[in-house]
Amino acid sequence: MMAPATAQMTSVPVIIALPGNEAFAQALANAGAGELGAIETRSFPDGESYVRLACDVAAKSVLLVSTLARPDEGFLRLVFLADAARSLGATAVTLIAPYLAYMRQDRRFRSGEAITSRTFARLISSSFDRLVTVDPHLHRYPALSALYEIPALTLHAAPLLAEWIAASVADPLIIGPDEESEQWVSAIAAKIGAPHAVLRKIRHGDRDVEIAFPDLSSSSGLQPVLVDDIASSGNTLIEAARKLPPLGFARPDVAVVHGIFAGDSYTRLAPLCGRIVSSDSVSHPSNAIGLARLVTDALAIADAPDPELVRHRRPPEPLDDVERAGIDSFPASDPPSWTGGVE
Ligand SMILES: O=P(O)(O)OC[C@H]1O[C@@H](O)[C@H](O)[C@@H]1O
Repeated sequence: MMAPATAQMTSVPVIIALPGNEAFAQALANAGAGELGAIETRSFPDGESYVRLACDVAAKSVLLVSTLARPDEGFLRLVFLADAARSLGATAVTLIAPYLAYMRQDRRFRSGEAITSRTFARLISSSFDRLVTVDPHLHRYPALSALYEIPALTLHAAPLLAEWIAASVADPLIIGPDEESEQWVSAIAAKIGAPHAVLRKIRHGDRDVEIAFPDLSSSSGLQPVLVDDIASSGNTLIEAARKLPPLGFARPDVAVVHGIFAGDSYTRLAPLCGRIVSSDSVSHPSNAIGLARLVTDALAIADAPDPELVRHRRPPEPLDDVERAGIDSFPASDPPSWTGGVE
């Protein structure tokens, strides 16, 4: 059942964190997205999940907060909570998933494979009224609306990454490790007035990538900064990072949106790099770029009856250029709005 995108503006939203997402939920509450609500979760002796909403959600908008990194572990609890909130009278249940999982299997690479991006989107769409996420891996999909049947807000962290680079790195050379990253690195480079380069990646397997470099001799003396959307096995960044010193560059700094850093990837990458930073879409020691204010402000604007009015009516903490750019469709400048879904 679809709730209208703006139906929930009458009362203060209830923010509920799935286990492991408490810090992000608290940051959303601090930014003004709503009030924290409590839950109880545990496992029965047979391994099944128990969940309980320990807060009142009747006639309220519920924001369920869960990064979807390692989604298989927590998925059932997530949909159980969403279903409980709906059946207890929530006006709308919004999934705040700063990292959206299962975007990368977007076609059958070998016969018989499940296209998990589609299945996962159907499952999420059947449990939630709306979805908010940051930089979903839209490689072969033009937009989330091509996959998800519910209204979605797609936000972008690139302006925040650009801000970190501008403040932290002198004379940067922004480097994208593959063609997909061209969209972010060119926008970031343009924003901070730095040169950029895009490498070429050939993926041979889940953990097996080969990276080819263009001629970077005209950029010698600059500090390389590798920028990517996801660090998963870390091998894309590792392969790019280890080839830079032999070309005469310093060890690169790294800025990624989603620092999953599976297994020992971070410890293998760290010795090859200077600083490694990520957004807090996935909790990790490298988190240095908070996304909660971006999400909160985008929700406020997208849910407002007149986004233009709200945009000019926020005297206490006006958005600065960086936040504004991340909220707007990146790199275009339309105000954020719910896209997709069946109204
Ligand atoms: O190489 P790992 O870290 O496993 O995977 C992350 C890379 O794979 C791509 O889909 C992402 O855009 C990123 O470049």
